[in-house]
Amino acid sequence: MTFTPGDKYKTFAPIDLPDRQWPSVVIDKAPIWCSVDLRDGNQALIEPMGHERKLRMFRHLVELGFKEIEVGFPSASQTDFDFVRFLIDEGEIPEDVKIQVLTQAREELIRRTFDSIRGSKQAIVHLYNSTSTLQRRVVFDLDKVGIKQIAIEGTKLVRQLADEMPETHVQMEYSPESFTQTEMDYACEVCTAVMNIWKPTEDNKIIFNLPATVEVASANIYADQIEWMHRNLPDRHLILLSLHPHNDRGTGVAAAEFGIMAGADRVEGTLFGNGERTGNVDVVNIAMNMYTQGVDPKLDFSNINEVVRTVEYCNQLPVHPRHPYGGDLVFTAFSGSHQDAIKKGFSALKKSNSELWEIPYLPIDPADLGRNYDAVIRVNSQSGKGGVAYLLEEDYGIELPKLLQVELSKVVQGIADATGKELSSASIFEVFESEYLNAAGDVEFVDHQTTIDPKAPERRKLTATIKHAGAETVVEGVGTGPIDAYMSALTDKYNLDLKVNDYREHTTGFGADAVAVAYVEMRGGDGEPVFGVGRHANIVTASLRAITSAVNRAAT
Ligand SMILES: CC(=O)SCCNC(=O)CCNC(=O)[C@H](O)C(C)(C)COP(=O)(O)OP(=O)(O)OC[C@H]1O[C@@H](n2cnc3c(N)ncnc32)[C@H](O)[C@@H]1OP(=O)(O)O
Ligand SMILES: CC(C)C(=O)C(=O)O
Repeated sequence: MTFTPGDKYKTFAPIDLPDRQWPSVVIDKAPIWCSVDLRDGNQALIEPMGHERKLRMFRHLVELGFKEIEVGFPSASQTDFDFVRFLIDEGEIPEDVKIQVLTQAREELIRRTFDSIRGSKQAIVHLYNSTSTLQRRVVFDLDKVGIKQIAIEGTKLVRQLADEMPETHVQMEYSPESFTQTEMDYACEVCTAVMNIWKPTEDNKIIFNLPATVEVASANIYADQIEWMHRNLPDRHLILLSLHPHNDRGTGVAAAEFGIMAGADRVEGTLFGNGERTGNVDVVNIAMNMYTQGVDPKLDFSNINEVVRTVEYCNQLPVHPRHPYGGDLVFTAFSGSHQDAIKKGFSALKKSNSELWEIPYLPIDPADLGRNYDAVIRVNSQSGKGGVAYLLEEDYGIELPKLLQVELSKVVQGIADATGKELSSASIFEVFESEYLNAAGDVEFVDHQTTIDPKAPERRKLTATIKHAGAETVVEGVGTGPIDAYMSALTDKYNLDLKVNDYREHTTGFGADAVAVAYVEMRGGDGEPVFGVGRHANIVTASLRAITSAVNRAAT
């Protein structure tokens, strides 16, 4: 007998919603964000955060712009309880920020939770109990009525304790935990029962948080479930519909985006998606996705490196180098065709007067995340001429002609292939220097003088001091200009079969630091191009050096 996965796992049944609206919705505003780093994220850490790490995370979340922060599960641990007390007693909570605390629907835990928030101006008390078919059977051994009763009893106590604490504005959040594995009509029935006890108002809406506690189906099914609840919950205007996706199938972000399209008002998640198993949904990812669509996410990730550092410190877990938006390598192209396109994209953007960000392979401007362009292009054996040229231009102001790019890139590629390593911009410049600027050969340019040829005033006479194999000698030539005259002098001396085919120059740097860079392309009898490059503060000297470089290179 052969085993098939279908013997062990069953397909998730689709939701019956033929007139679903969410696929056509465009997200045009940020949801209410709630960070659960200090609770769901924290409960998944190898070493949960202590006070110092919690405080650092809390302050950072406030700086980023979170207005709702689940600060812990105060009835679960003394650390969490004391932390909530510290925030309240030490006045750490800004006026416009609400702390949120989670509790199971159990009397002693709810009471302890209320003790933790005493004295706070406002707080969200988050009550949960699991409603899924599986948990009803396996964990609670209760039927639908029994499970609903847990929610009802819990809510009654929350209502009572909130009424006894009028100095604190208590907002209630209820999660039918494992919602996505619960029948929709039953989830709605339980939420309705909770609502009837809590009695939300326009000024104090109830939050119904609908978690994909474990992500067991594709993101479109989550959206259908959210749209179903959005349409079927009573008094929708008194409800804030909240998402709490996990990422077991790796589609937590898609699920959250579809969920917002399906009518959700609020999203709970963590920075870079830390959380149980494969994590909670990554809030940085969703927020920056919105940003790249021109929507203000109302969270500030303009210093993403700081966010990464804080998260890594607090969670004691690394952020992957390929993690969307935050990873070290996400703005780096190693491959040749990407580098070529990025380089062209930057030049086109510079030339256009458009504000619109349009660079191939870079869906977002790294500067918007506080990253510079240093890492955009890095060179290894996968790279091409565009990458090499980009680095020399960006870091050394060297604007290589196209054919020279091809030639140099072959040399660089050879080294990268042989070493199997990345080449830094400094080592590429070293290659360029030894290959062109200091090209090995018998001829060394020392100095020159030009005078007007008295017999033909439109022509230049050039006298150059060169070293041949170390010995100084003087050569003379006449031509239309210094380049022509120097070529003529060297051709006479060495009987060269070379012609200047192309010549370019540009300056790098400004003012007193300005330096000219000259490029010559020569062709010999075989028609093959040979390049030479020279650099000097004086443009004529740079050109003569470039010719010397090409002559030496042609001889090798
Ligand atoms: C999906 C989520 O992330 S939910 C949040 C999960 N987070 C955590 O659990 C972290 C913090 N939790 C803890 O430290 C502990 O679980 C505590 C302190 C809250 C409770 O500890 P304990 O009472 O020792 O035990 P435990 O959590 O195992 O309790 C399970 C019991 O509570 C019941 N229970 C579990 N969740 C709930 C709930 N939300 N509401 C009511 N009862 C619940 C279980 O059915 C079980 O009952 P039983 O003992 O009659 O079988
Ligand atoms: C408590 C609930 C919201 C939860 O963390 C989950 O279902 O993942």
